Amino acid sequence: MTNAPTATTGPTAPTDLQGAFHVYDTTLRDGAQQEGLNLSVGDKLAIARLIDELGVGYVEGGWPGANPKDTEFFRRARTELQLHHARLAAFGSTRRPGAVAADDPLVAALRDSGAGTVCLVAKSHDRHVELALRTTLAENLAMVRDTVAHLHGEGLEVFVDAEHFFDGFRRDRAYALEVVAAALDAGAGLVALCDTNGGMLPHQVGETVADVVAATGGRVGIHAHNDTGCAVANSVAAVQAGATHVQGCLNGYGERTGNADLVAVVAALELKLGRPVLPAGRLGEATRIAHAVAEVTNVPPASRQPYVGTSAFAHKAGLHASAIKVDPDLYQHMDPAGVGNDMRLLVSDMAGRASIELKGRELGFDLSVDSTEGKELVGRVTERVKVLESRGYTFEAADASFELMLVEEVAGARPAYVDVESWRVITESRAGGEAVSEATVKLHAGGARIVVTGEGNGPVNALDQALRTAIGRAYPEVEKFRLIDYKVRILDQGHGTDAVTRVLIETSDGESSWVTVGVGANVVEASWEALLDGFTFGLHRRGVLRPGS
Ligand SMILES: CC(=O)SCCNC(=O)CCNC(=O)[C@H](O)C(C)(C)COP(=O)(O)OP(=O)(O)OC[C@H]1O[C@@H](n2cnc3c(N)ncnc32)[C@H](O)[C@@H]1OP(=O)(O)O
Ligand SMILES: CC(=O)C(=O)O
Repeated sequence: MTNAPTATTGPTAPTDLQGAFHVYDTTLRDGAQQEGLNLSVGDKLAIARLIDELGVGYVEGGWPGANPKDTEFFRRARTELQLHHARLAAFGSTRRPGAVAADDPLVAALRDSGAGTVCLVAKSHDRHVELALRTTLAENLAMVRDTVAHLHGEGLEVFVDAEHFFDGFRRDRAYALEVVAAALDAGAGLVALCDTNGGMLPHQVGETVADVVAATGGRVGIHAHNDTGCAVANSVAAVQAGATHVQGCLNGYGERTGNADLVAVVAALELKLGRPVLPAGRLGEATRIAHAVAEVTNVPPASRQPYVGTSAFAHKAGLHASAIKVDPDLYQHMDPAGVGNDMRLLVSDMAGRASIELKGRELGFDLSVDSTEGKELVGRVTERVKVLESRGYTFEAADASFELMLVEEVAGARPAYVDVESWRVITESRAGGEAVSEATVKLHAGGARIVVTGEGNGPVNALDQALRTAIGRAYPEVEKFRLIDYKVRILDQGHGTDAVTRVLIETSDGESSWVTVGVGANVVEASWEALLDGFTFGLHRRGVLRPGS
């Protein structure tokens, strides 16, 4: 059965960009080989749509026939996947030794997948042929020819992933080149040279790619793993040496240490080498798409990920901030907007006055140091941050606590919606039962004295319940607030249970979230401080006024 590309699996004719250069995404195949990453069919469809938004030429959906999930993905893709930029590719291997491609069930699964493009993994390393395939070098070449020719004859676009190419090339250059030539002669549109074990360095990749291009005259691609931390550099070196097809994964997912991070490769090509490889404007969506894909995979995005990480353009050191105040380019390799990211200023004990001034501006405060008053204010905040950080507070992770402090310094008083009279928590465990905590909060708000008791599965949960109910009597807005993350860190490594603890609490109102910090020798006390600030900041941000103020 012949399956020409359908309207649901990408454009029927390659765009100019696809013809001249391919960006080929393998997140759904090699990316899914990452430890801990487990995608449902629905996840795969959602990720395919997101990657298509980036404007890549190809989305490799998986290996039909290898497992029911991937087979199902290709079945559903026929009707449920409308790709606007990319073609859908199916991955699989050459036929088994001694078989006939047309009769091989795994080849049939590729043929019948509905994808217009097939990417075949083929051995190109003599030892792998002999030890892993347990066949002869000649039979491996026949497997490549037969499988490519069969699928090409069925009207499919065929690519070949030459597995272990770089290692094989170093051992037996002639045989590795024979495999490439066999694939191209049989009708493969290109051969992607794979650094399967990820052990290569950029100069080795560059030299090999240039040699293969010169020796075969054929179209060559690159598939690089990151075991030396060089996958992106290796991919770029390959392109500079003549590769016109680059494979990689969103967020650098992949087997072991991962694949080349596709966004970093594309950014290097477009922004550093001036070579457009995606449709215009698409790279500016990269941060949003990379983060959205991470939401689906449920793998927390790495904050230090180049280009798209939340820390990629975050500045902490005072010296950096003082130069950035004059011109952001002084401490940034590019404008973050080019990849849809933002510059961020972090406030910490490494901050100088410029950091505070810029952070204040980011939060909407005019902290101009032109006047004596402004200079004094910024100096005061800088000093206070340093003193509090030396006691264990951290403001780079707790913007909301920093903003409350800033309001206090600017307006002369910290926002406060309630007057706390007292709070207490007890935790009780009865024989045979689970420990339960009970908190009592007494406070004054809206002209009334409010006393509330709350129960929870732990002291912080009980305090949260009691405080929420008590504040809620005067300010119904807090009904929407939810504690969504709670982190405790012991600060004095040398101490035991009497160590100073730092608590970070993230609160959400369903639309956005904010983080507050508390510090104390008592973990419940530190939690109380962060909890109360969480409610206070939420009300302050919503513009709620304290009655009578
Ligand atoms: C470098 C890469 O990452 S390539 C992608 C690798 N991805 C995967 O392996 C995930 C999907 N794989 C699978 O689900 C299974 O391995 C299957 C369905 C493909 C095969 O399963 P099985 O038939 O049980 O074989 P098994 O996994 O034990 O071994 C792989 C077989 O493929 C053969 N093989 C390996 N590479 C190739 C190739 N390029 N061409 C043909 N056969 C190959 C091996 O020699 C071995 O054959 P054998 O069964 O005669 O020993
Ligand atoms: C094909 C592939 O994923 C590799 O060789 O790494």
